[in-house]
Amino acid sequence: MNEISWHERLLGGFRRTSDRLGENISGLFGKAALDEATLDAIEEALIASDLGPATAARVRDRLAEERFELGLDEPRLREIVAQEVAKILSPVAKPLEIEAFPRPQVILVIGVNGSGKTTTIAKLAHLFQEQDYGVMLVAGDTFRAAAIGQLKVWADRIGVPIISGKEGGDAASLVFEGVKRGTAEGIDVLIVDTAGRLQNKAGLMDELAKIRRVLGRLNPAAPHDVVLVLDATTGQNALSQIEVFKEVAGVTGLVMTKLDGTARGGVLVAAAEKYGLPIHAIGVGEAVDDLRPFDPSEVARAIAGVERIGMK
Ligand SMILES: Nc1nc2c(ncn2[C@@H]2O[C@H](COP(=O)(O)OP(=O)(O)OP(=O)(O)O)[C@@H](O)[C@H]2O)c(=O)[nH]1
Repeated sequence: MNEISWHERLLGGFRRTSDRLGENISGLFGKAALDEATLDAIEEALIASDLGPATAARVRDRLAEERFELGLDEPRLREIVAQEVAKILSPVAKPLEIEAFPRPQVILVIGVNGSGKTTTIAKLAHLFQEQDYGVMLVAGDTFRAAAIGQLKVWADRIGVPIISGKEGGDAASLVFEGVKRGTAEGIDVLIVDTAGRLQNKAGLMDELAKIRRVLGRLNPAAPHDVVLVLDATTGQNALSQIEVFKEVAGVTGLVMTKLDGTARGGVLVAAAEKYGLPIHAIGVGEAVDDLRPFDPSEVARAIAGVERIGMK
């Protein structure tokens, strides 16, 4: 890979969280033993570092158990934070598997404008192509001509077929056509772009309900996945998006994008802790191969800043 490596971008994505952790825990070391007051201070420092109350409580419990009568140092504390964050992230790390029978597996992709939805669809398509699956796209975000055009450009670029219609057209009938053609052509995965607008909840619900109804006639198990794309740069706002989309759209999993362009990636831990939804992948750039499987221990170490100790 050219310029910056994937791993460095990942570290960058979690830099602010690990920086804040450093600021909050400095000054807590060098005590002979861990008394209650120090444990309280560490727990508060972790909450203030964006890691969420459950992670903070887990770390506190671990420290209380192990006692550290000889005192605790920063590298050891960061290591424990990494271990406890990994325990929260591990159960939600689940790549999207193509296992639907009959084929195709239908993946609806939702997310607010600008979240990186279109790019993520292209990246997912590319990932599946690399695994030798036959992929087809459906340009179901028919609200804007630009959205249709952009998805077509991606489809051309990566060489996958796409079903599209006119602006303002009926998304459900495109999805119907996609499943029929996909079935006839032996396609494994149908990835459907949708108009994931939150401004009009009722409209979105109606549209998704219609897509579900139409799909159900062809295959009652479809859609197999409803993937919400979240922009990491929005920080805590991503949590409220999960809340709403979960209720409105029956989200089955998440992809978090733009981790390269922000330092607010700690929200991943809060999302995992609060909602327990599978995290399928993370986006770290605009190129088609910038979507990576979500590796919980690598992410946990980046958040805790384990590798940065001694680099200051
Ligand atoms: N740095 C970075 N940029 C990304 C990433 N994913 C998407 N983008 C960029 O974010 C912008 C919005 O991405 P789109 O995929 O167009 O987002 P969308 O949600 O489909 O947005 P609309 O087309 O406005 O509905 C584009 O400029 C993308 O190149 C990522 O992981 N990292």
